[in-house]
Amino acid sequence: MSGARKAVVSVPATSANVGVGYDCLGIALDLRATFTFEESDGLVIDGCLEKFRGEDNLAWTSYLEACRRMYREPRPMHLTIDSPIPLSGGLGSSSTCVVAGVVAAQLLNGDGFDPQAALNVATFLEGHPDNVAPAIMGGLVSSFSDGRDTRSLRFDVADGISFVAIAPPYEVRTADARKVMPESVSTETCVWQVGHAVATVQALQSGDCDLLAAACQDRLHEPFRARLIPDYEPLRRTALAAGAAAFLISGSGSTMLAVCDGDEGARRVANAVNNMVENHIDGLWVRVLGCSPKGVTFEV
Ligand SMILES: Nc1ncnc2c1ncn2[C@@H]1O[C@H](COP(=O)(O)OP(=O)(O)O)[C@@H](O)[C@H]1O
Ligand SMILES: N[C@@H](CCOP(=O)(O)O)C(=O)O
Repeated sequence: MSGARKAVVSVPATSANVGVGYDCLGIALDLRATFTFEESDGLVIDGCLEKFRGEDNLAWTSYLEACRRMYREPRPMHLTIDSPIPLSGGLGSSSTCVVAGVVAAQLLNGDGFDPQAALNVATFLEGHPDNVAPAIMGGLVSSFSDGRDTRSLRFDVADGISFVAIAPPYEVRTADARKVMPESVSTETCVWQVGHAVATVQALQSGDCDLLAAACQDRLHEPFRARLIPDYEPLRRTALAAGAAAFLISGSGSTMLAVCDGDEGARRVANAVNNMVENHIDGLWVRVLGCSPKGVTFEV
């Protein structure tokens, strides 16, 4: 197709919840997926697994929904996906698809990038704002939503904070991990979560790892979800013994996140979990990552 319009959209992986901020807090990480949308005579999807190449591809369906909401006629696209994000879950791979589709629709079929509109549609499509908000805005983001409008506050993460993302070679589906949540919680638990969530945000902003270690103690979802990750306990023990300030289930798992004081500390933790002898895990995916101050970026 000559003169075909094209958008290349780059979206960071995200770690949602940050322990105590269930469905509210999320961090953008410096690991990015790239989605190339190019006008075409028919729908073509490549670069991803065969099972994601159909009309139900999440980036494509998100593109269509964003067009529908803008009252614009979608055009067929050739979509190429290049994603290093593991499919075992917990690093916001689905949010990269949703955000890419929505932003590409705004760029190619709408009036240009509109971050607030993208945040509202992406939250609706994903069902919670804690991945899509940092995927759009970068940094550490705290959000709340009334189901129509999402309000998101962005904070910088201190330079000294490094992360180790640890993905075991098995999947935990977000939908399944949401089913194990308690239906109701006590006032005591609510008080615990609010106080610890505010302190976690402050600790990550200031780089205070002692405060982080005390603050990152979730009682709302991790105790129930840890059971879905057979290697959670040995990995947690090993990471903390190697010096991690906090150890979290990233999103709904199965990926876990160790939060460390500096890159050197993070590398020590990465080596320790990679070299576990007693509970060695074949096929463990381990990366030392920083926070990405940038959210979605694009070229048209
Ligand atoms: N590289 C990819 N290409 C196509 N679709 C993808 C890709 N990565 C993720 N997805 C979509 O996102 C879904 C994973 O969502 P989910 O289980 O919530 O994982 P995560 O926790 O990483 O977001 C997949 O089933 C697929 O629909
Ligand atoms: N708040 C959600 C986050 C899910 O993140 P994902 O990366 O696992 O999709 C939850 O905890 O269910």
